[in-house]
Amino acid sequence: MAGFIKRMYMTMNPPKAPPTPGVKPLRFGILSTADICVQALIQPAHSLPDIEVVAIGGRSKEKVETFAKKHGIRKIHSGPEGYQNLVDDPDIDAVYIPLPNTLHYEWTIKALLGGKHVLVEKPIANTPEEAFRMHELAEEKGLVLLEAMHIRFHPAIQRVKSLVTSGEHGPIKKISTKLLLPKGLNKYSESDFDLGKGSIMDIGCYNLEILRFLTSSDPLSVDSASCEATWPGVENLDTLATSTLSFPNGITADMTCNIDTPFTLGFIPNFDFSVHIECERGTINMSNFMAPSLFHSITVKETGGHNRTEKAFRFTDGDELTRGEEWWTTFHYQLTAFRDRVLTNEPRTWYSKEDSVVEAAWLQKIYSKMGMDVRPHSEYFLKTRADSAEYETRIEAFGITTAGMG
Ligand SMILES: NC(=O)C1=CN([C@@H]2O[C@H](COP(=O)(O)OP(=O)(O)OC[C@H]3O[C@@H](n4cnc5c(N)ncnc54)[C@H](OP(=O)(O)O)[C@@H]3O)[C@@H](O)[C@H]2O)C=CC1
Ligand SMILES: O=C1OC[C@@H](O)[C@H](O)[C@H]1O
Repeated sequence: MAGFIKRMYMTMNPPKAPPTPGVKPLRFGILSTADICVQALIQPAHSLPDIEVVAIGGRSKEKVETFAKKHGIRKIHSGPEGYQNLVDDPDIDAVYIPLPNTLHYEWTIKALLGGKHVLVEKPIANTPEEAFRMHELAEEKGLVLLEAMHIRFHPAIQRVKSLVTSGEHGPIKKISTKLLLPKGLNKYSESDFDLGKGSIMDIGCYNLEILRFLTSSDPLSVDSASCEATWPGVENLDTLATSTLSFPNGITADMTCNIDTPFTLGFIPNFDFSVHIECERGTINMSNFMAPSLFHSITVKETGGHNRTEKAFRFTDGDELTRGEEWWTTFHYQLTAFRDRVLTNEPRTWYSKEDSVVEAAWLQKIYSKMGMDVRPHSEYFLKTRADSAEYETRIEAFGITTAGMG
Protein backbone atom coordinates (compact mmCIF):
# COMPACT_ATOMS: atom_id res chain seq x y z
CA MET A 1 0.00 0.00 0.00
CA ALA A 2 2.82 2.43 0.90
CA GLY A 3 4.44 1.67 -2.48
CA PHE A 4 1.17 2.38 -4.29
CA ILE A 5 0.74 5.75 -2.53
CA LYS A 6 4.36 6.72 -3.17
CA ARG A 7 4.17 5.83 -6.86
CA MET A 8 0.88 7.69 -7.25
CA TYR A 9 2.30 10.78 -5.48
CA MET A 10 5.46 10.77 -7.62
CA THR A 11 3.46 10.41 -10.84
CA MET A 12 1.36 13.43 -9.96
CA ASN A 13 4.28 15.47 -8.58
CA PRO A 14 7.18 14.45 -10.78
CA PRO A 15 10.58 15.97 -10.02
CA LYS A 16 12.09 18.20 -12.71
CA ALA A 17 14.78 16.39 -14.65
CA PRO A 18 18.05 18.26 -15.21
CA PRO A 19 19.08 18.54 -18.88
CA THR A 20 21.87 16.34 -20.19
CA PRO A 21 24.89 18.58 -20.89
CA GLY A 22 25.47 18.99 -24.63
CA VAL A 23 22.10 17.51 -25.66
CA LYS A 24 19.63 19.76 -27.52
CA PRO A 25 16.21 19.01 -26.00
CA LEU A 26 13.34 17.70 -28.07
CA ARG A 27 10.78 20.52 -28.11
CA PHE A 28 7.13 19.41 -28.22
CA GLY A 29 3.99 21.21 -29.28
CA ILE A 30 0.56 19.86 -28.31
CA LEU A 31 -2.37 19.88 -30.68
CA SER A 32 -5.47 20.59 -28.58
CA THR A 33 -6.34 20.84 -24.92
CA ALA A 34 -7.50 17.18 -24.65
CA ASP A 35 -7.51 15.88 -21.07
CA ILE A 36 -5.07 13.07 -21.86
CA CYS A 37 -2.30 15.63 -22.63
CA VAL A 38 -1.46 15.88 -18.96
CA GLN A 39 -0.93 12.18 -18.24
CA ALA A 40 0.51 11.25 -21.62
CA LEU A 41 2.87 14.14 -22.23
CA ILE A 42 3.05 17.01 -19.75
CA GLN A 43 3.74 15.01 -16.57
CA PRO A 44 6.25 12.59 -18.10
CA ALA A 45 8.01 15.35 -20.07
CA HIS A 46 8.57 17.30 -16.85
CA SER A 47 10.57 14.49 -15.30
CA LEU A 48 12.40 13.18 -18.34
CA PRO A 49 15.64 14.82 -19.42
CA ASP A 50 15.88 16.43 -22.82
CA ILE A 51 12.14 16.87 -23.50
CA GLU A 52 10.34 20.20 -23.24
CA VAL A 53 6.71 21.10 -23.92
CA VAL A 54 6.99 24.58 -25.41
CA ALA A 55 3.78 25.27 -27.37
CA ILE A 56 0.10 24.39 -27.63
CA GLY A 57 -2.49 24.92 -30.37
CA GLY A 58 -6.25 24.81 -29.91
CA ARG A 59 -9.46 26.16 -31.30
CA SER A 60 -10.58 28.35 -28.42
CA LYS A 61 -8.27 31.20 -27.31
CA GLU A 62 -9.67 31.18 -23.81
CA LYS A 63 -9.31 27.40 -23.37
CA VAL A 64 -5.76 27.39 -24.75
CA GLU A 65 -4.67 30.31 -22.58
CA THR A 66 -6.08 28.73 -19.44
CA PHE A 67 -4.46 25.39 -20.26
CA ALA A 68 -1.08 26.97 -21.13
CA LYS A 69 -1.05 29.03 -17.94
CA LYS A 70 -1.92 26.04 -15.77
CA HIS A 71 0.83 23.89 -17.27
CA GLY A 72 3.53 26.50 -17.81
CA ILE A 73 3.49 26.30 -21.63
CA ARG A 74 5.00 29.49 -22.98
CA LYS A 75 3.73 29.69 -26.57
CA ILE A 76 0.13 29.45 -27.75
CA HIS A 77 -1.63 29.25 -31.11
CA SER A 78 -5.42 29.55 -31.14
CA GLY A 79 -8.41 30.21 -33.34
CA PRO A 80 -9.24 28.70 -36.73
CA GLU A 81 -5.53 28.62 -37.70
CA GLY A 82 -4.36 27.45 -34.27
CA TYR A 83 -3.61 23.85 -35.28
CA GLN A 84 -1.94 24.84 -38.58
CA ASN A 85 0.20 27.50 -36.91
CA LEU A 86 1.32 24.97 -34.32
CA VAL A 87 2.43 22.38 -36.86
CA ASP A 88 4.28 25.12 -38.79
CA ASP A 89 5.93 26.58 -35.68
CA PRO A 90 9.74 26.60 -36.18
CA ASP A 91 10.27 26.55 -32.41
CA ILE A 92 9.10 22.95 -32.08
CA ASP A 93 10.57 19.64 -33.23
CA ALA A 94 7.69 17.26 -32.46
CA VAL A 95 3.90 17.34 -32.19
CA TYR A 96 1.70 15.30 -29.86
CA ILE A 97 -1.74 14.71 -31.42
CA PRO A 98 -4.53 13.73 -28.99
CA LEU A 99 -7.41 14.68 -31.29
CA PRO A 100 -10.50 12.53 -31.94
CA ASN A 101 -9.49 9.52 -34.06
CA THR A 102 -10.95 10.70 -37.37
CA LEU A 103 -8.71 13.80 -37.23
CA HIS A 104 -5.45 11.90 -36.63
CA TYR A 105 -4.75 11.42 -40.34
CA GLU A 106 -5.13 15.06 -41.38
CA TRP A 107 -3.09 16.52 -38.56
CA THR A 108 -0.36 13.89 -38.65
CA ILE A 109 0.09 14.51 -42.38
CA LYS A 110 0.12 18.29 -41.84
CA ALA A 111 2.60 18.01 -38.95
CA LEU A 112 4.91 15.80 -41.05
CA LEU A 113 4.63 18.29 -43.93
CA GLY A 114 5.61 20.95 -41.38
CA GLY A 115 8.79 18.93 -40.73
CA LYS A 116 7.79 17.68 -37.27
CA HIS A 117 8.16 14.28 -35.64
CA VAL A 118 4.75 13.00 -34.48
CA LEU A 119 3.42 11.13 -31.47
CA VAL A 120 -0.23 10.44 -32.31
CA GLU A 121 -2.85 8.93 -30.03
CA LYS A 122 -4.20 5.41 -30.53
CA PRO A 123 -5.75 4.16 -32.69
CA ILE A 124 -3.54 5.88 -35.24
CA ALA A 125 -6.35 6.13 -37.81
CA ASN A 126 -9.75 4.71 -38.66
CA THR A 127 -8.39 2.67 -41.58
CA PRO A 128 -5.19 0.74 -42.36
CA GLU A 129 -4.79 2.67 -45.58
CA GLU A 130 -4.56 5.93 -43.67
CA ALA A 131 -2.13 4.42 -41.13
CA PHE A 132 0.02 3.20 -44.01
CA ARG A 133 0.17 6.57 -45.75
CA MET A 134 0.99 8.40 -42.53
CA HIS A 135 3.97 6.11 -42.04
CA GLU A 136 5.03 6.28 -45.67
CA LEU A 137 5.16 10.07 -45.46
CA ALA A 138 7.13 9.93 -42.21
CA GLU A 139 9.64 7.62 -43.90
CA GLU A 140 9.88 9.84 -46.98
CA LYS A 141 10.56 12.86 -44.75
CA GLY A 142 12.97 11.02 -42.43
CA LEU A 143 10.76 11.86 -39.43
CA VAL A 144 9.67 9.74 -36.48
CA LEU A 145 6.00 8.72 -36.25
CA LEU A 146 4.74 6.71 -33.29
CA GLU A 147 1.21 5.57 -32.46
CA ALA A 148 0.81 6.05 -28.71
CA MET A 149 0.18 2.39 -27.86
CA HIS A 150 1.67 3.12 -24.46
CA ILE A 151 1.02 -0.24 -22.74
CA ARG A 152 3.73 -1.99 -24.76
CA PHE A 153 6.49 0.19 -23.31
CA HIS A 154 6.12 -0.72 -19.62
CA PRO A 155 8.56 -3.25 -18.06
CA ALA A 156 5.67 -5.36 -16.66
CA ILE A 157 4.18 -6.27 -20.04
CA GLN A 158 7.70 -6.71 -21.40
CA ARG A 159 8.31 -9.17 -18.54
CA VAL A 160 5.17 -11.12 -19.44
CA LYS A 161 6.38 -11.27 -23.02
CA SER A 162 9.76 -12.61 -21.95
CA LEU A 163 8.06 -15.26 -19.77
CA VAL A 164 6.08 -16.35 -22.82
CA THR A 165 8.97 -16.32 -25.26
CA SER A 166 11.36 -18.08 -22.86
CA GLY A 167 9.46 -21.25 -23.73
CA GLU A 168 9.67 -22.38 -20.09
CA HIS A 169 5.95 -23.15 -20.02
CA GLY A 170 5.67 -24.41 -23.59
CA PRO A 171 3.81 -22.76 -26.44
CA ILE A 172 0.68 -20.66 -25.93
CA LYS A 173 -2.56 -22.57 -26.45
CA LYS A 174 -5.12 -19.95 -25.49
CA ILE A 175 -5.05 -16.28 -24.56
CA SER A 176 -7.87 -14.13 -23.13
CA THR A 177 -7.90 -10.44 -22.41
CA LYS A 178 -10.43 -8.13 -20.76
CA LEU A 179 -10.61 -4.39 -20.55
CA LEU A 180 -13.60 -3.30 -18.51
CA LEU A 181 -14.17 0.30 -17.49
CA PRO A 182 -17.01 1.32 -15.17
CA LYS A 183 -19.97 3.35 -16.34
CA GLY A 184 -19.49 7.08 -16.29
CA LEU A 185 -15.83 7.42 -17.40
CA ASN A 186 -16.58 7.62 -21.10
CA LYS A 187 -19.57 9.32 -22.69
CA TYR A 188 -20.71 8.98 -26.27
CA SER A 189 -22.77 11.37 -28.34
CA GLU A 190 -24.24 10.97 -31.79
CA SER A 191 -21.33 12.62 -33.63
CA ASP A 192 -18.85 10.18 -32.07
CA PHE A 193 -19.25 7.54 -34.78
CA ASP A 194 -17.99 10.07 -37.33
CA LEU A 195 -15.18 11.02 -34.94
CA GLY A 196 -14.02 7.39 -34.86
CA LYS A 197 -15.15 6.32 -31.39
CA GLY A 198 -16.64 3.08 -30.05
CA SER A 199 -15.43 0.59 -27.45
CA ILE A 200 -13.35 -1.34 -29.98
CA MET A 201 -11.64 1.85 -31.19
CA ASP A 202 -11.19 3.39 -27.73
CA ILE A 203 -10.10 0.39 -25.68
CA GLY A 204 -10.47 -2.81 -27.74
CA CYS A 205 -7.36 -1.63 -29.59
CA TYR A 206 -5.40 -2.39 -26.40
CA ASN A 207 -6.88 -5.90 -26.19
CA LEU A 208 -5.86 -6.57 -29.76
CA GLU A 209 -2.40 -5.14 -29.12
CA ILE A 210 -1.97 -7.45 -26.09
CA LEU A 211 -2.96 -10.47 -28.20
CA ARG A 212 -0.66 -9.55 -31.09
CA PHE A 213 2.25 -8.54 -28.85
CA LEU A 214 2.19 -11.59 -26.60
CA THR A 215 1.67 -14.11 -29.40
CA SER A 216 4.28 -12.31 -31.57
CA SER A 217 1.89 -12.73 -34.47
CA ASP A 218 -1.15 -11.34 -36.25
CA PRO A 219 -4.60 -12.94 -36.23
CA LEU A 220 -5.56 -15.39 -38.95
CA SER A 221 -9.30 -14.83 -38.57
CA VAL A 222 -12.00 -13.22 -36.48
CA ASP A 223 -14.17 -16.24 -35.70
CA SER A 224 -16.97 -14.50 -33.82
CA ALA A 225 -17.75 -10.99 -32.67
CA SER A 226 -20.73 -9.38 -31.04
CA CYS A 227 -21.48 -6.11 -29.36
CA GLU A 228 -23.98 -4.10 -27.41
CA ALA A 229 -24.57 -0.48 -28.24
CA THR A 230 -26.30 0.68 -25.10
CA TRP A 231 -25.56 4.39 -25.14
CA PRO A 232 -28.89 6.23 -24.77
CA GLY A 233 -29.98 7.85 -28.02
CA VAL A 234 -26.94 6.61 -29.97
CA GLU A 235 -27.33 3.50 -32.08
CA ASN A 236 -24.12 2.70 -33.87
CA LEU A 237 -21.53 3.05 -31.13
CA ASP A 238 -20.47 -0.19 -29.46
CA THR A 239 -20.16 0.03 -25.68
CA LEU A 240 -19.48 -3.68 -24.96
CA ALA A 241 -17.74 -5.87 -27.53
CA THR A 242 -16.54 -9.47 -27.42
CA SER A 243 -14.63 -11.33 -30.05
CA THR A 244 -12.85 -14.64 -30.60
CA LEU A 245 -9.87 -14.87 -32.93
CA SER A 246 -7.51 -17.52 -34.25
CA PHE A 247 -3.77 -16.96 -34.33
CA PRO A 248 -1.03 -19.05 -35.98
CA ASN A 249 0.13 -22.31 -34.35
CA GLY A 250 -3.36 -23.23 -33.20
CA ILE A 251 -3.64 -20.40 -30.66
CA THR A 252 -7.21 -19.39 -29.83
CA ALA A 253 -7.88 -15.97 -28.39
CA ASP A 254 -10.72 -13.94 -27.00
CA MET A 255 -11.11 -10.31 -26.07
CA THR A 256 -13.80 -8.37 -24.22
CA CYS A 257 -13.98 -4.63 -23.80
CA ASN A 258 -16.65 -2.55 -22.13
CA ILE A 259 -16.70 1.21 -21.54
CA ASP A 260 -20.03 0.96 -19.71
CA THR A 261 -19.62 -1.82 -17.13
CA PRO A 262 -22.39 -1.77 -14.50
CA PHE A 263 -21.39 -1.26 -10.87
CA THR A 264 -21.37 -4.37 -8.67
CA LEU A 265 -24.16 -4.14 -6.06
CA GLY A 266 -25.01 -0.80 -7.64
CA PHE A 267 -22.04 1.08 -6.12
CA ILE A 268 -18.72 -0.77 -6.62
CA PRO A 269 -17.01 0.37 -9.85
CA ASN A 270 -15.69 -2.45 -12.01
CA PHE A 271 -12.22 -2.23 -13.52
CA ASP A 272 -10.53 -5.20 -15.15
CA PHE A 273 -7.44 -4.84 -17.37
CA SER A 274 -6.14 -8.38 -17.46
CA VAL A 275 -4.62 -11.02 -19.66
CA HIS A 276 -4.68 -14.76 -19.03
CA ILE A 277 -2.34 -16.99 -21.02
CA GLU A 278 -2.64 -20.77 -21.09
CA CYS A 279 0.56 -22.43 -22.22
CA GLU A 280 1.18 -26.15 -22.73
CA ARG A 281 2.76 -26.54 -19.26
CA GLY A 282 1.36 -23.68 -17.20
CA THR A 283 -0.46 -20.38 -17.06
CA ILE A 284 0.60 -16.75 -16.86
CA ASN A 285 -1.78 -14.02 -15.66
CA MET A 286 -1.23 -10.30 -15.58
CA SER A 287 -3.52 -7.82 -13.89
CA ASN A 288 -3.69 -4.12 -14.75
CA PHE A 289 -1.75 -3.92 -18.00
CA MET A 290 -3.28 -0.43 -18.54
CA ALA A 291 -1.79 1.35 -15.54
CA PRO A 292 0.81 -1.08 -14.13
CA SER A 293 2.78 1.68 -12.40
CA LEU A 294 -0.03 1.97 -9.84
CA PHE A 295 -0.16 -1.77 -9.12
CA HIS A 296 -0.05 -5.00 -11.06
CA SER A 297 0.75 -8.62 -10.59
CA ILE A 298 2.20 -11.27 -12.85
CA THR A 299 1.27 -14.74 -11.62
CA VAL A 300 2.96 -17.78 -13.09
CA LYS A 301 1.73 -21.31 -12.40
CA GLU A 302 3.38 -24.44 -13.68
CA THR A 303 0.95 -27.29 -14.29
CA GLY A 304 0.77 -29.22 -10.99
CA GLY A 305 3.14 -26.73 -9.39
CA HIS A 306 3.03 -23.64 -7.19
CA ASN A 307 2.00 -20.08 -8.00
CA ARG A 308 4.77 -17.51 -8.19
CA THR A 309 3.97 -13.80 -8.31
CA GLU A 310 6.23 -11.16 -9.78
CA LYS A 311 6.15 -7.41 -10.33
CA ALA A 312 8.20 -5.32 -12.73
CA PHE A 313 8.11 -1.54 -12.26
CA ARG A 314 11.57 -0.87 -13.72
CA PHE A 315 13.83 -2.55 -16.20
CA THR A 316 16.69 -4.32 -14.51
CA ASP A 317 19.19 -3.74 -17.29
CA GLY A 318 20.27 -0.86 -19.48
CA ASP A 319 21.49 2.59 -18.51
CA GLU A 320 19.99 4.92 -15.91
CA LEU A 321 18.18 6.93 -18.58
CA THR A 322 16.12 4.02 -19.87
CA ARG A 323 15.85 1.73 -16.86
CA GLY A 324 13.09 3.91 -15.41
CA GLU A 325 11.77 4.58 -11.94
CA GLU A 326 9.25 2.55 -9.93
CA TRP A 327 6.65 5.31 -10.42
CA TRP A 328 7.13 5.78 -14.16
CA THR A 329 3.87 5.24 -16.01
CA THR A 330 3.47 3.55 -19.38
CA PHE A 331 3.58 7.10 -20.78
CA HIS A 332 7.02 7.81 -19.29
CA TYR A 333 8.45 4.68 -20.90
CA GLN A 334 6.73 5.53 -24.19
CA LEU A 335 8.04 9.09 -24.22
CA THR A 336 11.53 7.86 -23.39
CA ALA A 337 11.37 5.58 -26.43
CA PHE A 338 10.10 8.41 -28.64
CA ARG A 339 12.90 10.72 -27.46
CA ASP A 340 15.50 8.02 -27.98
CA ARG A 341 14.18 7.24 -31.46
CA VAL A 342 14.55 10.92 -32.43
CA LEU A 343 17.81 11.67 -30.66
CA THR A 344 19.76 8.43 -31.04
CA ASN A 345 17.56 6.15 -33.17
CA GLU A 346 17.88 3.51 -30.45
CA PRO A 347 14.63 3.15 -28.51
CA ARG A 348 14.39 0.19 -26.20
CA THR A 349 10.90 -0.74 -27.44
CA TRP A 350 8.99 0.35 -30.51
CA TYR A 351 5.54 0.11 -32.06
CA SER A 352 6.22 -0.09 -35.76
CA LYS A 353 4.55 0.92 -38.99
CA GLU A 354 3.54 -2.70 -39.46
CA ASP A 355 1.99 -2.80 -35.98
CA SER A 356 -0.10 0.29 -36.72
CA VAL A 357 -1.26 -0.81 -40.17
CA VAL A 358 -2.07 -4.40 -39.22
CA GLU A 359 -3.82 -3.36 -36.00
CA ALA A 360 -6.03 -0.88 -37.90
CA ALA A 361 -6.92 -3.58 -40.43
CA TRP A 362 -7.97 -6.07 -37.74
CA LEU A 363 -9.98 -3.50 -35.80
CA GLN A 364 -11.99 -3.05 -38.99
CA LYS A 365 -12.36 -6.81 -39.42
CA ILE A 366 -13.75 -7.09 -35.88
CA TYR A 367 -16.32 -4.39 -36.64
CA SER A 368 -17.30 -6.12 -39.88
CA LYS A 369 -17.73 -9.46 -38.07
CA MET A 370 -19.92 -7.70 -35.48
CA GLY A 371 -22.08 -6.41 -38.32
CA MET A 372 -21.27 -2.82 -37.41
CA ASP A 373 -20.02 -0.18 -39.87
CA VAL A 374 -16.29 0.55 -39.85
CA ARG A 375 -15.40 4.09 -38.84
CA PRO A 376 -15.26 6.55 -41.74
CA HIS A 377 -12.21 7.70 -43.64
CA SER A 378 -10.85 11.11 -42.82
CA GLU A 379 -12.33 13.73 -45.16
CA TYR A 380 -8.83 15.05 -45.72
CA PHE A 381 -7.75 11.58 -46.83
CA LEU A 382 -10.62 11.42 -49.33
CA LYS A 383 -9.75 14.87 -50.69
CA THR A 384 -6.03 14.22 -51.07
CA ARG A 385 -5.89 10.61 -52.24
CA ALA A 386 -4.88 11.28 -55.86
CA ASP A 387 -1.76 9.18 -55.42
CA SER A 388 -3.69 6.18 -54.10
CA ALA A 389 -2.75 3.65 -56.80
CA GLU A 390 0.91 3.86 -55.83
CA TYR A 391 0.13 3.37 -52.13
CA GLU A 392 -2.35 0.59 -52.76
CA THR A 393 0.34 -1.46 -54.47
CA ARG A 394 2.77 -0.93 -51.61
CA ILE A 395 0.26 -1.69 -48.84
CA GLU A 396 -0.28 -5.17 -50.33
CA ALA A 397 3.09 -6.09 -48.83
CA PHE A 398 1.24 -6.10 -45.49
CA GLY A 399 -1.25 -8.66 -46.74
CA ILE A 400 -3.97 -6.00 -46.69
CA THR A 401 -6.35 -5.54 -49.59
CA THR A 402 -7.60 -2.00 -49.92
CA ALA A 403 -10.39 -2.86 -52.34
CA GLY A 404 -13.65 -1.56 -50.96
CA MET A 405 -11.98 0.54 -48.29
CA GLY A 406 -13.35 3.77 -49.68
N1 LIG B 1 -3.94 6.86 -23.80
C1 LIG B 1 -5.02 7.08 -23.11
O1 LIG B 1 -5.14 6.66 -21.97
C2 LIG B 1 -6.11 7.89 -23.73
C3 LIG B 1 -6.09 8.15 -25.06
N2 LIG B 1 -7.07 8.88 -25.65
C4 LIG B 1 -6.99 9.13 -27.10
O2 LIG B 1 -6.88 10.54 -27.28
C5 LIG B 1 -7.62 10.96 -28.40
C6 LIG B 1 -8.63 12.02 -27.97
O3 LIG B 1 -9.64 11.40 -27.21
P1 LIG B 1 -10.67 12.25 -26.36
O4 LIG B 1 -9.89 12.97 -25.33
O5 LIG B 1 -11.78 11.38 -25.96
O6 LIG B 1 -11.20 13.24 -27.45
P2 LIG B 1 -12.05 14.51 -27.29
O7 LIG B 1 -13.32 14.30 -28.00
O8 LIG B 1 -12.11 14.94 -25.88
O9 LIG B 1 -11.18 15.58 -28.11
C7 LIG B 1 -9.89 15.98 -27.74
C8 LIG B 1 -9.66 17.41 -28.21
O10 LIG B 1 -9.72 17.48 -29.62
C9 LIG B 1 -10.07 18.82 -30.00
N3 LIG B 1 -11.04 18.72 -31.10
C10 LIG B 1 -10.82 19.10 -32.37
N4 LIG B 1 -11.88 18.87 -33.16
C11 LIG B 1 -12.82 18.31 -32.38
C12 LIG B 1 -14.14 17.87 -32.62
N5 LIG B 1 -14.69 17.91 -33.82
N6 LIG B 1 -14.80 17.38 -31.57
C13 LIG B 1 -14.24 17.28 -30.35
N7 LIG B 1 -12.97 17.71 -30.08
C14 LIG B 1 -12.27 18.22 -31.08
C15 LIG B 1 -10.56 19.53 -28.75
O11 LIG B 1 -9.54 20.41 -28.30
P3 LIG B 1 -9.47 22.00 -28.56
O12 LIG B 1 -10.86 22.51 -28.32
O13 LIG B 1 -8.48 22.44 -27.57
O14 LIG B 1 -9.02 22.24 -29.96
C16 LIG B 1 -10.70 18.39 -27.74
O15 LIG B 1 -10.44 18.78 -26.43
C17 LIG B 1 -8.24 9.70 -29.00
O16 LIG B 1 -7.42 9.24 -30.03
C18 LIG B 1 -8.25 8.71 -27.84
O17 LIG B 1 -8.18 7.37 -28.28
C19 LIG B 1 -8.07 9.43 -24.90
C20 LIG B 1 -8.16 9.19 -23.56
C21 LIG B 1 -7.20 8.37 -22.86
O1 LIG C 1 -7.10 5.06 -24.08
C1 LIG C 1 -8.08 5.16 -23.37
O2 LIG C 1 -8.02 4.73 -22.11
C2 LIG C 1 -8.92 5.15 -21.12
C3 LIG C 1 -10.32 5.33 -21.68
O3 LIG C 1 -11.15 5.91 -20.71
C4 LIG C 1 -10.29 6.16 -22.95
O4 LIG C 1 -11.58 6.19 -23.54
C5 LIG C 1 -9.38 5.56 -23.95
O5 LIG C 1 -9.28 6.39 -25.08
